[in-house]
Amino acid sequence: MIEVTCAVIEKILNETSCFLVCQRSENMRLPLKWEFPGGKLEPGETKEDCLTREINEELGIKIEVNDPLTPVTHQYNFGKITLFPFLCTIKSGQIKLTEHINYVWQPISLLTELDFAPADLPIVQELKNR
Ligand SMILES: Nc1nc2c([nH]c(=O)n2[C@H]2C[C@H](O)[C@@H](COP(=O)(O)OP(=O)(O)OP(=O)(O)O)O2)c(=O)[nH]1
Repeated sequence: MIEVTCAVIEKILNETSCFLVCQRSENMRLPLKWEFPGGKLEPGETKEDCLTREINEELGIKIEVNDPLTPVTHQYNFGKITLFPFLCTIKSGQIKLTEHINYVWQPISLLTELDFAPADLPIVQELKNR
C-alpha cells in the first residue's frame, strides 16, 4: 500500500472559491492527468510534514495545512494507493513548477471539467458537496 498526501489549496478569486490543481507530465505515471499536488509519505514523517515538504519541492511555496478531507483508497494497475487530502492555504511564495507541466486555479463549479487521476474523483465530489 502506497500512502500519498495531497494538498487541496484554496483561494478566493472574484468571490469564488478556487482550488489549485496541477497537471502531471507525459513521463510521469498517470501522464497528463490533473491532480492535487503532493506525494508519497516517507518513513517517520507525519502527513503534515510530508505535505509541507512535497509542496515546497514541487511548487516552491510554503503552505499551512488545515483540516483533513476523507482519505481515498484506489487500486491502480501499478499498486494500491491511499490518498490523504488536506485543505491548505498558501503562507508565502510564488508558484514555480518543478515537476508538473501546468497548473490552474479552478473554480469549484468547473472542477469536474478536468481529467483528474481516478483516485482524485471522490475528493472532487466531496468538495462539490461541501
Ligand atoms: N501527488 C498526488 N499523487 C496522486 C494523486 N492522485 C493519484 O492517483 N496520485 C498517485 C500518482 C502517483 O502514483 C502517486 C504519487 O506519487 P508521486 O507523485 O510522489 O510519485 P510519482 O508517481 O511521480 O513517482 P514514482 O511513482 O515513479 O516514484 O499517487 C494526487 O492527487 N496527488
